Amino acid sequence: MGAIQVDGLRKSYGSVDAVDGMEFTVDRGELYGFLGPNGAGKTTTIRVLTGQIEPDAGDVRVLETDPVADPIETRRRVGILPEQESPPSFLTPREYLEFVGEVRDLDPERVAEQTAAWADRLGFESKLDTLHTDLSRGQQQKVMIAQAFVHEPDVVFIDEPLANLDPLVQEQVKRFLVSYAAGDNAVFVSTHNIDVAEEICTRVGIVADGRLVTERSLEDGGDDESLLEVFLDRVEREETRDTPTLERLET
Ligand SMILES: Nc1ncnc2c1ncn2[C@@H]1O[C@H](COP(=O)(O)OP(=O)(O)OP(=O)(O)O)[C@@H](O)[C@H]1O
Repeated sequence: MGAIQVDGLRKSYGSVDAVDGMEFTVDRGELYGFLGPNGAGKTTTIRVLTGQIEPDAGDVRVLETDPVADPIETRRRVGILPEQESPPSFLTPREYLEFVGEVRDLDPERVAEQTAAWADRLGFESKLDTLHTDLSRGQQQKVMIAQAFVHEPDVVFIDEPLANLDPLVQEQVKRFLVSYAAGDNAVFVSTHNIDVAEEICTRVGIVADGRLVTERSLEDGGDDESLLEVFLDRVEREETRDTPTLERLET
């Protein structure tokens, strides 16, 4: 059974069909890239999978839990790095990671070890006791990455993992994500960055208009067509599918 399973998922906001029949499976050991244009339904899908919102229809499983029936258990078992979210302005990185550890019922010693390891890995040791409000966007992003992994989850959902990071830290985070997935975990990355997806993902799913329009394995070097070409072709085809063009209207 896959680490993440999505079958016939639908979610509308009023008249907007944000997710409209989404289907895919992600196994342990995969670094899965979720690629799609703005408004394709990526964040909505992640929010359902992490028990933050209820879908209108469909069946979803994450580590064999049902995020709709048991959102608390799902959230306990996964790591989540939401899109454009900042750590609390009134806490320091050390206090915030301690807080996350308490919420996740972790041994304080383990949290202290993880805090030190992440501060060292991403280079924010000197900022561990500085209020987040006094950190740069990139430094805050590093803390958000650390909170997603502090409990060493088997499945991690990450929205735009490299946003605001300098090139050196981007390389470190990319290497870490690759090694984390290879350690029998599933890493699910939503991104617009096709080059990064091509570089680090084992497989990508391309989303347009609330559906998965194609999937591609990137192991064994992929095939001749670049991921960008596949992306542009499939997204364009999907976007023109329901739009009557002048030519089609005339025929
Ligand atoms: N809370 C909401 N209320 C109403 N409409 C929403 C809400 N959240 C998302 N939508 C709409 O649902 C659609 C899908 O949005 P979603 O955020 O899932 O896309 P996305 O693929 O994550 O986009 P992006 O790449 O821009 O972050 C969009 O048309 C968006 O405007």
